[in-house]
Amino acid sequence: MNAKDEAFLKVEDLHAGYGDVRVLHGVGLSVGQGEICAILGPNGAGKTTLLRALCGMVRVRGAVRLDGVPLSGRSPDAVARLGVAHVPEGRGTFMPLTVEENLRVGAYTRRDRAAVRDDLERVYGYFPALRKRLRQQAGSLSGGEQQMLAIGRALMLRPRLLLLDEPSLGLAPMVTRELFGIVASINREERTTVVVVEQNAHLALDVAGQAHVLETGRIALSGSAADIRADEQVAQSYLGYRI
Ligand SMILES: Nc1ncnc2c1ncn2[C@@H]1O[C@H](COP(=O)(O)OP(=O)(O)OP(=O)(O)O)[C@@H](O)[C@H]1O
Repeated sequence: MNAKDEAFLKVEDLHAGYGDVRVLHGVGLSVGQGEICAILGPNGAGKTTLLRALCGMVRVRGAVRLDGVPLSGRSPDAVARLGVAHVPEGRGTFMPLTVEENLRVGAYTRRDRAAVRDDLERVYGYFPALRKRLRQQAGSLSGGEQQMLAIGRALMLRPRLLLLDEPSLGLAPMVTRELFGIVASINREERTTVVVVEQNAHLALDVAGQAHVLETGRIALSGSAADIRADEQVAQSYLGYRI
């Protein structure tokens, strides 16, 4: 808890959508500093919209606070400058740029050049595959390497909150498992708070401390990852197979 005795990320009565399409209907959740929080739910439930709402990409009604500081109503750039890095579904890497150029784009808010160089090393430490390809165009990377690059680029912001949207999308099971292992080490070593939206509920619950199930824009169930895993409805709907 911070000085205001409030969770690190606090979301209250959050409503969001696209024009007349209302997607989130009064979402509330709290995430402690250094925690990994998984968001599960069926297609179209609003998981991606929730992450977009947290990082200022869609207009919201309600409150989002990070360490007591309001995020709601700020631009994506202002939210990024407060330490929120978003890795969107589909990764959003710049295909014609090299790996290292993509990583440097992630540090666009920063002036401390020497520290940026140190952070490149830090990212290559987590993702040795990227170091081997630092001068290669992002468009020529495998899907798994592109996802690593997207997460690496987010790390270049030195985020306090990392938002990951479907990191496993389109990846082979082995690559996905490796990726989640790296996310867990980033969280452990840097105490970065993580909110991860993930279809692969087994993997997400393996690394998360707490989880929420989002259904038709509302939180249907919240609890520790162990409680959510033990829930019969969750088991039937989301835990069909393990990779
Ligand atoms: N740009 C947009 N304009 C209008 N409606 C949108 C837009 N993006 C998403 N939606 C709608 O908002 C609803 C929630 O979509 P969202 O992508 O947030 O769900 P999701 O839970 O992430 O689903 P998925 O698992 O399929 O990615 C869906 O009905 C979707 O059609």
